[in-house]
Amino acid sequence: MLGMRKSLLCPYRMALNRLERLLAWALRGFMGMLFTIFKMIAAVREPERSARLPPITNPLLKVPAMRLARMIRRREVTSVEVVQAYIDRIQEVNPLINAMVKDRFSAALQEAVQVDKLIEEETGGEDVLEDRLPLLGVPITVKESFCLQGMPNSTGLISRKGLISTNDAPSVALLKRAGGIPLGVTNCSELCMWLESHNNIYGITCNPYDFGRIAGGSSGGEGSILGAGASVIGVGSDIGGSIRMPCFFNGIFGHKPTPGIVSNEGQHPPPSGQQPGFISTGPMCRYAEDLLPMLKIMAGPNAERLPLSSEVDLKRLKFFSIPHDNGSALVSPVDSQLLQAQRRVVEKLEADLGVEVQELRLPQLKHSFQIWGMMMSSPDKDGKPPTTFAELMADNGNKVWPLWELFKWVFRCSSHTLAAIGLAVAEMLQSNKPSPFILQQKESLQKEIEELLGTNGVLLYPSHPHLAPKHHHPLFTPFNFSYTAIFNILGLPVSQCPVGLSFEGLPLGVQVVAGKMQDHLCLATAQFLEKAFGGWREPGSSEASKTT
Ligand SMILES: CCCCCCCC/C=C\CCCCCCCC(N)=O
Repeated sequence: MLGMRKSLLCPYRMALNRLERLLAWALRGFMGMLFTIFKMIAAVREPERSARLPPITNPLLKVPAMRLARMIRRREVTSVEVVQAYIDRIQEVNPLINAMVKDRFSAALQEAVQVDKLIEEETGGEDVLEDRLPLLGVPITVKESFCLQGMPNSTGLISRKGLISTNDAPSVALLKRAGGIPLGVTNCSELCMWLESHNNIYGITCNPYDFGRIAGGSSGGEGSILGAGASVIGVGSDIGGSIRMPCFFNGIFGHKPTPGIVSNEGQHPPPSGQQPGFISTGPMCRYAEDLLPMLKIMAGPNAERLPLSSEVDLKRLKFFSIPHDNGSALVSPVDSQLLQAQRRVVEKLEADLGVEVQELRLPQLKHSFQIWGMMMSSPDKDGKPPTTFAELMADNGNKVWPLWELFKWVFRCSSHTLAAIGLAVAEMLQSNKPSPFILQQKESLQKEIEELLGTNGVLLYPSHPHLAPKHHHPLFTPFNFSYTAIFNILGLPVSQCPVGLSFEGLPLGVQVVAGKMQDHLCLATAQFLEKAFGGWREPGSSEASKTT
């Protein structure tokens, strides 16, 4: 028992060689020094953030989306009542969390009136409506980097400020065609490439469980608004964890589908090089039961490529648990509360399903960041390299010089965030030559995981090494996103699941991974975990203060 506890708290001792340990110490020492200076400055400047989110008083806000749709179809409630309830909640919480950056409340209310009229006049019965318009009358929210007609689509880039979408991204169009009513668009990181949702157009988004902490990125506005109970379903995208990190930090569910199932068109920036194979658009929601129907809608005809309707018998699946990445020198060790939460998930699966969860270590995982970085900058099959981050940052066609931009930033003269500038600088330092060693690690990891999961395997893996960090702290731990990013490169579907709260009242969570095209296994496991651990908990409520 003592031995197990020891290895749980100090998991990497055996996994690192001397040089790696030295590197890890040097990096942590340097970052720690910068961090101490930062904290000294931040302590002087930090505003009072002890306020709490007001409690949810309208019971409609605690009904899953598909059930709301049924209630609306059955005329147990009107779409106007539901839409109004969400508008009221957004107006109440958004000044505290800065999650929705542009609303379309009056248009949404008009659309809700039309929906109620249509239902009033429908003579074909409830089934006809359910078939044709499964989301009829239900409010949705959309990440600002997606086109939503009439709404801004800046992706936090000052030079795109004022750009208004004239059409809808295909995934958004499908949700609208199913009857969803968009309430507005939500914040993201600059060019969707950071762990925190902060940019110079809309500012910073806060975590509903603690306003002094990050909502995650890049779909952090979605994460925060959903976590705050001010939206029930939303649209996000993920090329390194941008659905899963915000879902984790804000205690909600999210799914990164198998790539190629949901269209990635109509979002900025468009993926290039090999990136189309790594990015996924997918659902974010408060209730696990909404994941599958939302995925079905967002996938359109591609939904038929997945066995989404087949019954999943969890008792017949093979479960695996990997507690950490085997000790990357760049990445923080996993928080002990997260290790324990994953342990509890394992115990619950074993107790309730009678399965045996096999605990594994995969040494290749410690190269996750290097694998992601190398693959993200690889050319496409015609040899065309991806657009560089500095090119994407270009101000009205004018190329950005990363070091000059950094200099300007020091004097508060840059229109970019420090994170974006840092990424452009890091890109300059990156070698263009792919490393045969990293490529080989990627290939062997891919082979091993695919063989392990097959068509009936499910893997548990930490969502991130830390609980929701304080604002700006990821600047000192920029590689921690590699816990999510590795599955983008492997092209596997992943559901992010909340599994209770930490001692500080912050969401705990776990990633649930399955083989390619086996999204239904992730979604069925997510529903099991929701039942077992209580799913989303209202921030600040007594329910939330019961930790796990
Ligand atoms: C100011 C410090 C910057 C140092 C940069 C170090 C390099 C880190 C590399 C990449 C961080 C990217 C994080 C991407 C997270 C979300 C991506 C997504 N859209 O899914």
